[in-house]
Amino acid sequence: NSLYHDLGEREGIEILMEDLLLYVAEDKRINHHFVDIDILRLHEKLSEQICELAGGPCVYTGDDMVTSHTGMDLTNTDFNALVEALQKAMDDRNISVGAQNRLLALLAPMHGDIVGR
Ligand code: HEM
Repeated sequence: NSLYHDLGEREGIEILMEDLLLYVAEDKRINHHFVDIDILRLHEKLSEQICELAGGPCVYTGDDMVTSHTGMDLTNTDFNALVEALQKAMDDRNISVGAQNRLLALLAPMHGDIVGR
């Protein structure tokens, strides 16, 4: 029973990433980071990345996490706000707590590449 399957495969992950970005857009703590960016590209790259991480048949073609977040000076609070948005998006889709935790455990090691750059 793969994480990729539990997240709803490619289509489910694309919807999840759309919902994540909608929650991010509503969150005044972090939404200022997301103005003036190519949101369609971000959606596509995020979807690829999560699909690949979850064990799906995708290949991430975006920039590495250090390059993507350098100059943003992101904090733990910013990181946690994004994780919160992801959790809300997963709750909305009734993704099990087990699957949620498996995905979050795959994202946690990226913290050092994203925060404080
Ligand atoms: C586990 C956490 C995170 C993951 C997995 C992640 C993943 C990504 C990916 C895949 C991209 C696209 C790279 C590309 O265009 O090639 C990206 C870009 C971006 N990320 Fe993150 N990110 C995370 C945390 C954050 C946080 C906490 C913020 C801000 C609060 C943030 C803000 C952005 C912005 C604004 C871009 C667009 C940069 C641009 O196109 O100029 N990210 N991220």
